[in-house]
Amino acid sequence: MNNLFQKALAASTPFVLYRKPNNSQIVGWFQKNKMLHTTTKLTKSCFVFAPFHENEKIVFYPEDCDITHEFIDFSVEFSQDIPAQTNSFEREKHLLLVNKGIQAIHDGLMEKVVLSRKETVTIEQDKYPIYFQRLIKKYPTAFVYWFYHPNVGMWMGATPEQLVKINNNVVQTVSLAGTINQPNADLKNIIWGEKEQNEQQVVTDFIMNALKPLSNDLQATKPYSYQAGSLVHIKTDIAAVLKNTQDAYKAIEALHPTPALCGFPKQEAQKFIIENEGYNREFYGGYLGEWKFNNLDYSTKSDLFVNLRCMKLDKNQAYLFLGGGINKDSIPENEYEETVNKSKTIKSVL
Ligand SMILES: C=C(O[C@@H]1C=C(C(=O)O)C=C[C@H]1O)C(=O)O
Repeated sequence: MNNLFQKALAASTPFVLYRKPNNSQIVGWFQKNKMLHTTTKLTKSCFVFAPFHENEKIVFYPEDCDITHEFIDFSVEFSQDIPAQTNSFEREKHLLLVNKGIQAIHDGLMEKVVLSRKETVTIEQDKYPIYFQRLIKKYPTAFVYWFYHPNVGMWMGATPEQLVKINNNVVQTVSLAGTINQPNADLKNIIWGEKEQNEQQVVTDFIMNALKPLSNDLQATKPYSYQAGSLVHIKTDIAAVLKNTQDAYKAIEALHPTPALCGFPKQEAQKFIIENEGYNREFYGGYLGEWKFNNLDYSTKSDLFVNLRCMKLDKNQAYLFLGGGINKDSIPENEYEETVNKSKTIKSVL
């Protein structure tokens, strides 16, 4: 087993381990004490763990952590896939929520809202490192992480969604939305329905408008199909050259949370989520990763991801966070099914 896993297992102090997409190294940040660092605005370089709601504090690990890199050097066994089970109570609850969302859209309150549910699964506490290793092996193109802070809890996930990659004055981001369940899909030949195309276009439009005031050079690719585990999403790559490198954080404030996780218009969707989901998303739908900012020369080089396909771990229980975009054409049963399919990303490693 890699030394980093041993170190993480022995740690009672805050740590994060992560493997970036298509990378053969695991990075570990180990805080030297149990302090909880929080902020409302990212100024100094750090590892950031930000919540979904903008009014909640952003957690970060400062740069004076013990930071280690290690090549991936392990093999791991997979257990047999357990078929995803339908819990009829959970299903009914989600159908009611989605119906309410569709009604609010028909009433003209908003155009899109991302509605989610939290599912509890029984796990084995001594297998945390194995779950993490399986995520690493199973999702080579995802950002895979294992985060622990005594005041925040333990989180793990494999996200396919970049929030931003920033290199000095260039901000790269993606519009990722629309989901079908199709393992090993023939990506070139997928024909997307109008519902999925529309929900992804809302995200693209929002991102373009959010970045416009900060950039004179803003470009987007055509939407294309993107495989994430057994799911396929619609994706558009977007790049903006900032007028001012110092605006890097403004770009994040303008983007987060995008309609891929929240909805459109943002305020209305967020209010609907708070009032109707019936639980606090905490860090699900937030973002995490390396924030590098040097305010002496205003250079930035950041790599942040949206926190989804994730779980919160508490002893022998895992809480899975599962959401999907709702618009006027949504069919509640299909939306529930989509959350079941999304649960397989994590369940297949448990
Ligand atoms: C909300 C989630 O995923 C997001 C929502 C998607 C959708 O609505 O189709 C697709 C990708 C993600 O941007 C999730 O996985 O929980």
